[in-house]
Amino acid sequence: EAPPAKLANIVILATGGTIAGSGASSTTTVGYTSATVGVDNLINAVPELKKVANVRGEQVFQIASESLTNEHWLKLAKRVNVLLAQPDVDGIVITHGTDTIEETAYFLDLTVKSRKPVVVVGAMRPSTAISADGPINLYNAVLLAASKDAIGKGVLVSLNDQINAAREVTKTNTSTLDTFKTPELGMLGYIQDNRAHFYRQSTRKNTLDTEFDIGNLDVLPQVDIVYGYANVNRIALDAFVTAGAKGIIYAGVGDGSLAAQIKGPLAEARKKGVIIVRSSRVGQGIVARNGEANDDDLDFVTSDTLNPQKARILLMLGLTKTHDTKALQTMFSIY
Ligand SMILES: NC(=O)C[C@H](N)C(=O)O
Repeated sequence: EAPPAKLANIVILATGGTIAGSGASSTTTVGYTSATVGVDNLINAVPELKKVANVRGEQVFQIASESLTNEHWLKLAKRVNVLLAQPDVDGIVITHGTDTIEETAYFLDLTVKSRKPVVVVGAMRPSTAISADGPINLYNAVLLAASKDAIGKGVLVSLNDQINAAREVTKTNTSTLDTFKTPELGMLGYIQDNRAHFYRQSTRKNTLDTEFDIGNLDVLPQVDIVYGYANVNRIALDAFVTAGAKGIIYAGVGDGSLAAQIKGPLAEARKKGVIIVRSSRVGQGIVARNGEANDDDLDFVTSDTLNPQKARILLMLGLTKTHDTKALQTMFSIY
C-alpha cells in the first residue's frame, strides 16, 4: 500500500490507566500498578507510529481512571479544544484507563468543538505483560485519528481492533481484552490491515452540534447516582440530596421501575428542586417515558438508552444550561 502523501499531525494526550501500568512480572495481569509509564515511553514503545502520523505527546495527568473527577474532564476537554483549534493539529488520541473510559469519551463527545477525530484508547493488560494490548491499541488509535474517515464521527473509543461510538460503548467484562462493546446498537467498525473500516455511525448530536460550552466552567453541577435493587431504601438518596445534589440519576431495576418506598422520596426530592432522571441498571434498551412511572405527573426525566453513568454526564452538562425538565428531556432524546 502506498504511504499517504502527507502524514497527519496527531497529539497523544496521556492520562494514565493500565495502558501506562506496570506489573511485578510479565505474567502479572491483575494486581499491577496503573499510571506509572510516561507518554514518551508509551510512544517510544511503538516505533511504527512514525509510519502513520507525526506524533507528539503531552502528559495531561497520570492517574488510574477510577480516580477521575469532573475537574479532570474539564481540564482535558479544554486542552483538546485548544489543540484542535490549531491548524497544525489534525487529530487527538487520549490514552486512558478503561474503567471510566466510556464516561470521559461521552463527556468529550458533548464538549469538544471540532469535527477533527478524537480517539480515546486504553488497554486491559499493563505495559509489562506478555501480549500487552497497549501498543497495538495505541497504534490503531493513531491510525484511526489520522484517518479521513474518522472526521465528523464524534468521539471514538478504540480497543481490540474495534471502533465504538462514545455515546454507546460500555465496558462489559471486568478483565478480558474484548470488554468494550456496544451491545444493542453495534460497533461502528474495525481497524484492520492498517485501515479504519466504518460501517455505521451514531445518529445523536455530538461535538460542534451540541449546545454545551465548557470554556468558562471550573466546576460542574453535583449529580449523583442512586442504585435500584429489591429492598431498596431511601438512605443514599436522602444523603445525596442533603449533600447538595442538583440532580439524581436513579438506576432503576428493569425499565427504570421505582419501588414503592423510593418513589415517594424521589418525588419529595423533585419538589425540593432536584432533577430526577429515571435510568436503568439493565444496560440495554430505552427507559420508556411514562412507562413504569408517570413521569409527567412526577416531573421526572427519562434517560433514553443512556446508562446511569452516561446519563449523569448529560445531566451535569444539561444543568449548566437549564433546570426545565422539558428542555432536559429533549436533551436526552437528541444527545
Ligand atoms: N484497564 C484499566 O485501565 C483499568 C484501570 N483500573 C483504569 O481504569 O485505570
